[in-house]
Amino acid sequence: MANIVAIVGRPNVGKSTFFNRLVEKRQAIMDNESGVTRDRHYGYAEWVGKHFTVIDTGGYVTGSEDVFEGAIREQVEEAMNEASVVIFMADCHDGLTGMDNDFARIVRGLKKPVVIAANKADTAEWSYQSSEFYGLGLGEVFPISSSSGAGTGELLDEVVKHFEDEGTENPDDGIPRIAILGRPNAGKSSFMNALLGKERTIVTDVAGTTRDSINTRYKLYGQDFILTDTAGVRKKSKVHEDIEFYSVMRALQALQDSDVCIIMVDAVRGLEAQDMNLISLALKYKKGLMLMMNKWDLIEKDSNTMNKAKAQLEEKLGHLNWIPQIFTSVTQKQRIFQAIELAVKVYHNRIRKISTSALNDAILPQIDRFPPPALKGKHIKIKYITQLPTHAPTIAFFCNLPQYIKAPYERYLENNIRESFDFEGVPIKLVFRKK
Ligand SMILES: Nc1nc2c(ncn2[C@@H]2O[C@H](COP(=O)(O)OP(=O)(O)OP(=O)(O)O)[C@@H](O)[C@H]2O)c(=O)[nH]1
Ligand SMILES: Nc1nc2c(ncn2[C@@H]2O[C@H](COP(=O)(O)OP(=O)(O)OP(=O)(O)O)[C@@H](O)[C@H]2O)c(=O)[nH]1
Repeated sequence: MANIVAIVGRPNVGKSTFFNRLVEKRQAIMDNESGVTRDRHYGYAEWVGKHFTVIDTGGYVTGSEDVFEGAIREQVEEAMNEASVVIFMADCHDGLTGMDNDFARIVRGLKKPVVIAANKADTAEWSYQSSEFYGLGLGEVFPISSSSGAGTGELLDEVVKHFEDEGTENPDDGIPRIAILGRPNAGKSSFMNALLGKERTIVTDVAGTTRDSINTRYKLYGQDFILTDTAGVRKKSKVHEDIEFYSVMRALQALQDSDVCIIMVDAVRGLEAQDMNLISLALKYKKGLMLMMNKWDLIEKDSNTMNKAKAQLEEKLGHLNWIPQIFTSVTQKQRIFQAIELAVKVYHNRIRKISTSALNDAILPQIDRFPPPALKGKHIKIKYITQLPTHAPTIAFFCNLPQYIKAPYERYLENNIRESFDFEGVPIKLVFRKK
């Protein structure tokens, strides 16, 4: 499972301030229709090499004195249910309040690792106040200052100790994990149903109960794989805001747990901003990916329609034109098995290891033919190339002046690698090291 950290606490204790400090600035936003307010609730962070998703439950409680109001409580609870670790935030300036105690009561029932962040401990005096929060009976208290960053390192050291996985990849059990992602209504549930040949039940009411049912082990032509779908999640709640909350969270989780993402797109609507956001997320996490252009049956066609559609897609994708596409109709069962086969192919591309000699034989002549442009009168010499033993393909170039290799030349190298070796659907990372 992916590592997820939820920040909870009553309004105004500084959750958002801490969150903003934690997450990277310009990150992929999954929902562009809903405006900016909800975007700040999800972020990706890294601490001592461990990657995790952070959920800020801040905005959900704002403006409401009654934290136990149905929807709000549900959202916070859902966030906590999904979390691997909960950061319970309190405010040293206000001290222990009744509302903190109310919150603590919910948190205590969780049986999850909880760390207490006693925020606004900007000075030693305020730090002393923080011991009061031991009274919550939740565990260790870490005085921090979200605005200055003081104490946050110690807090995060404790948080990452509770992670169950390394925050990098799934255990290498050799079974491809395929996540099906896409906008609401793209056809994800229908796809799963078509593959499984029966209606899957969608849990409607109780938050958190669909959790385990989203992973389905599947066998096709002797090939084992695990499918994760993110469909139906939005049907769980009537409150509009919940829709985003659940579906984004589920998508993130599914994505992080996968090897390959099938990004399902409604072909009638074409590739939209939200789809691009999913693509950039998959890239960020170095997942294999492919596009499944669904509802192809609804498109009026002549003999050239698919070629035109492909050309349009490639134009939109730009240098990401190595992302494969398949045009499907789930309802007509058109190419749905091919879609899975393609995903499995991408999986194999992603675990491909190219021998050092094959890499050098193929790429060094291309470098000779078109060497990196000299910078400040200095010549850059790439001596040899090797694939690093990482999960997702990483190719290391050993050279005299690694810092002088610029993006356009990197792209040239990547194109050459892709021409020589089949990395279709797989993000590859290039690193430049000093010999
Ligand atoms: N002195 C001090 N003020 C802080 C610190 N962290 C946050 N604040 C202030 O506390 C106030 C509330 O911070 P937010 O981050 O909005 O709090 P929140 O918990 O996200 O609030 P909601 O979104 O309402 O739940 C703001 O005025 C912050 O500037 C801190 O470490 N020290
Ligand atoms: N014409 C046509 N309709 C389709 C196709 N695939 C799905 N649909 C229809 O599109 C609608 C949405 O399909 P779902 O499978 O519920 O979509 P979803 O992506 O699971 O949606 P969420 O659960 O909201 O995330 C349904 O009415 C399906 O029957 C297709 O290939 N062609």
